[in-house]
Amino acid sequence: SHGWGYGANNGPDKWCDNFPNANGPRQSPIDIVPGDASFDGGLKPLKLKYDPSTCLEILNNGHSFQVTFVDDTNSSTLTDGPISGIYRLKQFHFHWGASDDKGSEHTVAGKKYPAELHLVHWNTKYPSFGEAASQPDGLAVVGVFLKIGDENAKLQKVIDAFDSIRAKGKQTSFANFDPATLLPGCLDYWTYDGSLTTPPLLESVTWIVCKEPISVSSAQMAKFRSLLFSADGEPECCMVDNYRPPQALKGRAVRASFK
Ligand SMILES: C[C@@H](CNC(=O)c1ccc(S(N)(=O)=O)cc1)Cn1ccc2ccccc21
Ligand SMILES: [Zn+2]
Repeated sequence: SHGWGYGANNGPDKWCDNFPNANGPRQSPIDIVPGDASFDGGLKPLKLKYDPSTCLEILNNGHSFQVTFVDDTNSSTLTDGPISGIYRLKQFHFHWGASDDKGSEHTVAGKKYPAELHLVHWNTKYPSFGEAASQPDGLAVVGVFLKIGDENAKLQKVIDAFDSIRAKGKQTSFANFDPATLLPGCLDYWTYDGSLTTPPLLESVTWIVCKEPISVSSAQMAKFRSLLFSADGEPECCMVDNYRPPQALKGRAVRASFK
């Protein structure tokens, strides 16, 4: 059976056939309307503490590429912000478009960015990522928009590994990368209760979306698009448009950490 994907026959509009969460009350992504977000003075600044030595490998999972981290200690964590307790970094990955005019999952008053970075963390009140992933307060994902501009030298270190993971199922070791180098200078954010943006669309994510984008050059975006959805030996299918469109807000509040 063909698994879920982003094509006409297995894409976001078809996910509800196999994943009933798709029509749930707290689905992600959403369109963030800054004028509708309410400033919450009780929201703390994000505290991100990342240890590059916990960086393990980079892999093409057929939906995106992801950089995974050793998460058996509190070396790389997210604390404060809208969350309570300690959340551990598990992986980061991206979503992007076939052209620079689309690609982000969250949008800002309808504006699409060419790509979006997701830093995925799990609540250490649960024994593991897998356990946390099905709990309403199990995960916290920090989203960062990418906008076309100067080449991003830090991102280039990730891009340089793409030749080793071009096809689905490929992975290679990836050490000493500091994900903090991918964060914008200003960590103002919007936050709301949501879900994974890919099947099984579990409604377990506290979303933390940074207002300020980071830069990526058009040439660097072209390198993202050279990755493949397909595995070795299959007809080549470029990894592009691996984003879910915005979902209904269904009465949820979006809070802002800034005025
Ligand atoms: C979470 C799934 C694997 N998916 C993810 O880890 C994941 C992480 C972040 C995002 S995003 N784009 O929202 O940042 C999307 C997916 C495993 N899994 C599959 C079934 C399942 C059931 C219980 C627990 C885990 C389970
Ligand atoms: Zn994602």
